[in-house]
Formats: sequence, structure tokens, C-alpha cells
Amino acid sequence: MSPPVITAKSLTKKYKEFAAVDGISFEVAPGESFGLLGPNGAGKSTTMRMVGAVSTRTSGDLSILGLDPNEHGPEVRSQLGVVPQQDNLDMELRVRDNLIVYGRYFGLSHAQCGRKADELLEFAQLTDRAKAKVDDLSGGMKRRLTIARSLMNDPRILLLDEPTTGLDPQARHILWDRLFRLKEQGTTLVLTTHYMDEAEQLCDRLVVVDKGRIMAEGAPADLIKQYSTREVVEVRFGSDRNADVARRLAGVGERLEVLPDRILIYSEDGDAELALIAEMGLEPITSLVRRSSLEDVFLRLTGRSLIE
Ligand SMILES: Nc1ncnc2c1ncn2[C@@H]1O[C@H](COP(=O)(O)OP(=O)(O)OP(=O)(O)O)[C@@H](O)[C@H]1O
Repeated sequence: MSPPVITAKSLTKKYKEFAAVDGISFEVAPGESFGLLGPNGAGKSTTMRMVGAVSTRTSGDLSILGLDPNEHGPEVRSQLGVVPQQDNLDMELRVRDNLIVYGRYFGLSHAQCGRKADELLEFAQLTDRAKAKVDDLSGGMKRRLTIARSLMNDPRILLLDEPTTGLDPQARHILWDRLFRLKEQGTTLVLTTHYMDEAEQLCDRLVVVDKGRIMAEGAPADLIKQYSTREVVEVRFGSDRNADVARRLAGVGERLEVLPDRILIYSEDGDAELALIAEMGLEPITSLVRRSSLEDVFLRLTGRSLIE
């Protein structure tokens, strides 16, 4: 097996006494799509900044492509593509020129920059916007341009911090499609997200992080198998009846989770549990049976919902 492209051991970042990242360890294999899934404030961006060689660690070990980013910052950065949480495109420049200027930073000739920019505009489905002002692009287009820009230096690893936050569903799907394409081409992707569906779609493997620590690690499907049941029944009875109904439901399904607005029943067979609820004479206002997701894994591990 090829050696990992990223190795973190007991990686820690403290701000004064507060550990934003608290001793996390993980490895990323070449060509893998690896995710950090966790709620706001979990320490995902802080981890990404250390991996991206723009922030130094307080303790622990970190190796990126065999190099310590604390000692070889520029060399590490030259081999990475970075898509930050907030687009930081140059608003003064036209779409294509954003790519050209970025390529020049990396020492590409003007001709090389032009060729690469055209290839990446095609990839980002922005060819017909090449001469547009950045300001006139939609949010999804800006994101795609930021990704195109991050690829100008042919990075070996692409770091994406919350790539689709703030985008509408259609724009997210176009972006996911582009990231799938990169994955197929063998680019190593490391992404942070607080969207469980994004993590399930894009990540071969992920770590669930909360309060600076890793709570679990694995492929999305394996995590769901390990920490949840096959199905979940979501029933709403009205928040004033929740506690009372939950008492009566004790023993139904394998496990109950009582949230302020609904009750979750974890079960291998959701329809059977719904039938049981009906037999008990309980009439939910709404009910649905769905597949377990990473949201359920997070709830199980932390007792909290991913998006609060
Ligand atoms: N420069 C800083 N000084 C002090 N505290 C910080 C600093 N940067 C981050 N933190 C704190 O560290 C914790 C982790 O922040 P981080 O941005 O890494 O979280 P996150 O998981 O990426 O969430 P988000 O998606 O909201 O950025 C938070 O509690 C945050 O307030």
C-alpha cells in the first residue's frame, strides 16, 4: 500500500487554555476522499488550517506528503489546493483573469496559465462566463470558480472547507458532480462539512468530530451500521405530549431518542413499529420511516443534533 499523504498524530491546537483541536489522529491515503464531519465549532476549520500549512500546531505530529508543515510551509502549500469556507475571489478581476493571476503566483508562464485556465473553466462549467465580472456570478458559480482556481497548480491534495454551505440544492448537486469527477481522476480530497448528506455522498471515509475530538471513524455506511439501526421512525405528537408519549413508547424499537419536536424510534423494521404505535391507540400528527443517516450516528455519539 502507498504511504498516507496526510498523517496526524495527537494533533492539538490551543488558543490560550482552550483546545480547539484536542489530540486528534487520522491518516489519509492517496486518492481517498476523507471528511471531517461535525457541528459548528467542532474544530474542523482549525484542523484544515494546520493541514493547509497556514496555522502551526500547539503539539502532536503532522505530516503532509511526507513533510512537516511547520518546517516546510511553502513546499507543502505549493502541492495543495485550498477552497476556503468563504470565497476570496478577486472581485476586481474578470472570471478567467482570477485563474490567470493565481497561476502566476505559482510561477506558471502566461501561456501555461491560459491553457490551464481554459481547461479549468471547462471543468467548472464556466467557459461562457470567462469574461464576466465575478460579482455577477451566482453563489454556486463563485464556488466552482474557487475550486477551479484551487486546481491551477495541479495540487496533489485538495482541501475543501464546507464546500457547499449557503448553496441551494441544485447548486450543491452541480458542485458534488464536479467533486466526483475530481475523485475519479484520483485527486485526494479532504473536506469538512456539517451536512451529513454531503459526507455520505462524497466521503470514502470520515471522522466524526465534536469539541475538538474524534468521536468515531469509518466509511459512512459502516458508521451507520455500527451506531444505528437500519431504519428510523420519526413521529410528532406535539411538543406538549412528547414526554408523556415517550414514556408510553418505552420498549418500542431498539432505542428511542426524544427531541424537542419529535420522537425517533430506532428499529430494523420501521413499518412494524408504526403498526405497533397504531395498535397502542397513539395517533401521531405526522410519521415517517426513513433510512438511518450519519445524523443518527452523531446523535447517538453526542446526544445532540448536528445542525442546531
Ligand atoms: N483564533 C481563534 N482564537 C480563539 N478561539 C478560536 C480561534 N479560532 C477558532 N477558535 C475556536 O475554536 C473552536 C473551533 O473552531 P473551528 O472554526 O475550527 O470550528 P469548525 O468546526 O470549523 O466550525 P465552523 O464551521 O463554525 O467554522 C471554536 O470554539 C472557535 O470559537
